[in-house]
Amino acid sequence: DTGSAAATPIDPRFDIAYVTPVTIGTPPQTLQLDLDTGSSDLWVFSSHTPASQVRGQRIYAPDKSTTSKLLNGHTWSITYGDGSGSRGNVYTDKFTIGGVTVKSQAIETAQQVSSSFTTEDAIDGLVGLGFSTLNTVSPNGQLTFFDNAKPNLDSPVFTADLKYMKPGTYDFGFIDKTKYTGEITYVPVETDPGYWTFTSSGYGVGSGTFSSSPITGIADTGTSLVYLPTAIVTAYYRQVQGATNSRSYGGYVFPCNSTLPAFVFGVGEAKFTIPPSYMSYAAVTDGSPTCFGGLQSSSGIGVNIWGDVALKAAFVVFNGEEPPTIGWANK
Ligand SMILES: C[C@H](Cc1ccc(C(C)(C)C)cc1)[C@H](NN)c1nnnn1Cc1ccc2c(c1)OCO2
Repeated sequence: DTGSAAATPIDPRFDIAYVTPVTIGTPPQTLQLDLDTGSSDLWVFSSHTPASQVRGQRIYAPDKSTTSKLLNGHTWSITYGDGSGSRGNVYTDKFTIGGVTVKSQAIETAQQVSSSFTTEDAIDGLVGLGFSTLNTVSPNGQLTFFDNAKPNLDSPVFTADLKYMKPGTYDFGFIDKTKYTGEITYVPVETDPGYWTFTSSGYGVGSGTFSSSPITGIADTGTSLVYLPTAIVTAYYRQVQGATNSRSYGGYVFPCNSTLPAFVFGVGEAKFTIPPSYMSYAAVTDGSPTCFGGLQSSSGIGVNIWGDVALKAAFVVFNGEEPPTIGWANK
């Protein structure tokens, strides 16, 4: 098997998250889900989600699928690092992304979602593409779509080609040579506790010197921004006129008309440049002259996160061979 599916930003003004069309059940029900390499639960808004918590999301109705089966006595409950979360029960059903089908995928149906999911009407759920060890289904943990699909994929990989303010693609089972330039640099992945954890070889601010120092963090398609150690973040914003670390806005902000330097990060011998446009994430509120930075401190999180702001500067290969590795290429 091989497959390809679009990754479309949910907001035309800034890249909060990307959604991908998937089909579930028989006849196929189409939902727009957020593929998330930083978690490992596949959950959806469903006919079990209270109407008061559904605001325009598409839902999966297992009772309308002839191939759905309740996974008796199984429940799930997840809390994300930003404080949002959801919980519910579990079915198995046919699940397809970009033409790659898993005949019996665990589909976690939401019986409760937190307010931030209710308000995000463009996201009908998440597809966890982290390692299955992180799956929250109890009493028996379930496999991710990638783990289920892997044996039937031509190659045990998926790739992310996210783009700035326009649709990109997720490919499954093959590496599309037309999507990158030069060579792919592969580095080891630490699979404990279950993220795609790798070590970057260093960073540089704008045209400044490159600092070769190991930065261990997770490649996370489900997180919008980049979260790095405070020392790196202060070095970056020192170069931005009027930048401050705002308690009220919860991070570094600056005047939207400031000139921003690029941010360079290393993977092995390779270097990747996040252009200034990606580094200004969004106005703090619509029309405000104050902008929120695409690079923020990881000190409150406990892990460094290479989110979409970094991922869309590269073509990234999530290699599920044993041992797993992650590959980065320019594009
Ligand atoms: C936050 C997402 C998971 C999510 C995605 C989308 C949404 C909305 C639809 C409601 C917009 C909420 C949640 C992330 N996924 N790996 C995640 N899941 N668990 N940890 N992380 C990474 C992290 C951890 C902590 C942090 C953070 C990020 O941003 C700010 O503080």
